[in-house]
Amino acid sequence: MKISVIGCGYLGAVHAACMAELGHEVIGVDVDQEKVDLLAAGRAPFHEPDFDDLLARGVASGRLSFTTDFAQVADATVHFIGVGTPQRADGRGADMRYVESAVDSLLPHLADQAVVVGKSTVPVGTADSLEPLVTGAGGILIWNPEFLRESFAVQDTLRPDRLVYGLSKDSDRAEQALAVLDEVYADIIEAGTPRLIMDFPTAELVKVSANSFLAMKISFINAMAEICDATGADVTKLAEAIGLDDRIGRKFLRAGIGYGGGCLPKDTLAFQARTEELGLNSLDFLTDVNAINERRRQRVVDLAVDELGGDVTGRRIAILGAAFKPNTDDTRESPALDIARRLEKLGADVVITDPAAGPVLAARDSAAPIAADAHEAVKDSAITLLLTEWDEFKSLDPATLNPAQKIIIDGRNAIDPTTWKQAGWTYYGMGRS
Ligand SMILES: NC(=O)C1=CN([C@@H]2O[C@H](COP(=O)(O)OP(=O)(O)OC[C@H]3O[C@@H](n4cnc5c(N)ncnc54)[C@H](O)[C@@H]3O)[C@@H](O)[C@H]2O)C=CC1
Ligand SMILES: O=C(O)[C@H]1O[C@H](OP(=O)(O)OP(=O)(O)OC[C@H]2O[C@@H](n3ccc(=O)[nH]c3=O)[C@H](O)[C@@H]2O)[C@H](O)[C@@H](O)[C@@H]1O
Repeated sequence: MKISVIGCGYLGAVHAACMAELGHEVIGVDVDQEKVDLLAAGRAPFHEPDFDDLLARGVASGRLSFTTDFAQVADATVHFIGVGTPQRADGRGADMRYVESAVDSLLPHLADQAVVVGKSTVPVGTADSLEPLVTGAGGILIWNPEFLRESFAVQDTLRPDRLVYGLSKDSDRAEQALAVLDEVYADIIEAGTPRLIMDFPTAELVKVSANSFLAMKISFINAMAEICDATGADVTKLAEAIGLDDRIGRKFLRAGIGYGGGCLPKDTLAFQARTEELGLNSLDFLTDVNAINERRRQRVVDLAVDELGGDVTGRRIAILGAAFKPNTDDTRESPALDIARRLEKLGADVVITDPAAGPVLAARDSAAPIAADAHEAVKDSAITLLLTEWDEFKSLDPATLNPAQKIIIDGRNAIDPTTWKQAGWTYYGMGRS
């Protein structure tokens, strides 16, 4: 089937390459010429495990191409919309300009009966408001939210936990769109992936409620970390013990410096803002979820300042990790970079290293110097902060590092305190008193 994917960022580029892998003929469309040139040459514009191979294979097969020209997708049967929906400048609702502009650019080229599939994360009510436009141009709209995690994006796209289809209330159109999307995902469905069918608003809400639940789970365990610190308890043991109850589950109970990234922070805020627009205060608790998350960053700053005698001016602080989580170069809303900025504001000489995001930061003229690796970053530092739990940081041998002072704050509870203490380090975890 001929497919277009509009918006070739972390979601769209991976989706395009995965659809080509499933045997479809795919054109990725983006307004960013530089990104399109890289992708068209089979080169990944970001770090995502397994993506490079898939992209190169797709481009080499001739089934995967990229363009900035919407006219080239005129004969596609299906168009996925995967453009960004970042936070608005006022910091709350989603900025829908990119979705609106993508739809405006696409509609003049839409073939009759073509299916437009919404994938971007949007405020509830978006599909209902887009449908008349798509229908007016001869197309059919379906909403198919995406649940992939960065760093597992390829695996999550090809083997998702579930497929969610949000359908129009017009049953003829709904049936037609459903059949086309089933054909696109035939291999995934055959592999046994559950496929859940619902209306537009429910599909939109599934996406933002899933992300809000995950954020809530992380903030819950981080609230427990605060209490553990005050009482001498250990949140890692607590998490293990409550997580073994399968009604609670072990995942997303890692206390630390909180959630970041291009999605959980903005989606929780946008969901709350949209709910308030609807006149509801049902999501007031998300204010606390966000506040707890913010406090985690300050907790690391306060610990570092205390350890350095109350004044960090001119002190060298090594930060291990810049990405919002390991195995990605994505630094959007990165807790590590936020902590770095807070310390810089206090006058510290921060030096950062990250296996994948380092070059990205360096290219963007990051204020803090970028070290080649952990050894270079830690050398002569007054304190070391481990803020993104990359394997290469977790497996560091503390005896081989040469700081000015052997003090480490493990913002992700990622390393073994005993090993580090035995090597002469003062160790602080998060919620481990
Ligand atoms: N990154 C992720 O892991 C996931 C993202 N999402 C959602 O998917 C959407 C995209 O997210 P990301 O890929 O992370 O964003 P991104 O910022 O990496 O990519 C967005 C892309 O859209 C392009 N774009 C903007 N306006 C355009 C237009 N009018 N026409 C064509 N292309 C245009 C941009 O140049 C950019 O390449 C968001 O709504 C996000 O919430 C959903 C699930 C997972
Ligand atoms: O809508 C999205 O874009 C995506 O957002 C998240 O995926 P992602 O942002 O890639 O990353 P996560 O693995 O969810 O991690 C988010 C943040 O929470 C932090 N985290 C995660 C788990 C945990 O136990 N503790 C914790 O602090 C991570 O370090 C990271 O900063 C969701 O997990 C995806 O299902 C969703 O599709």
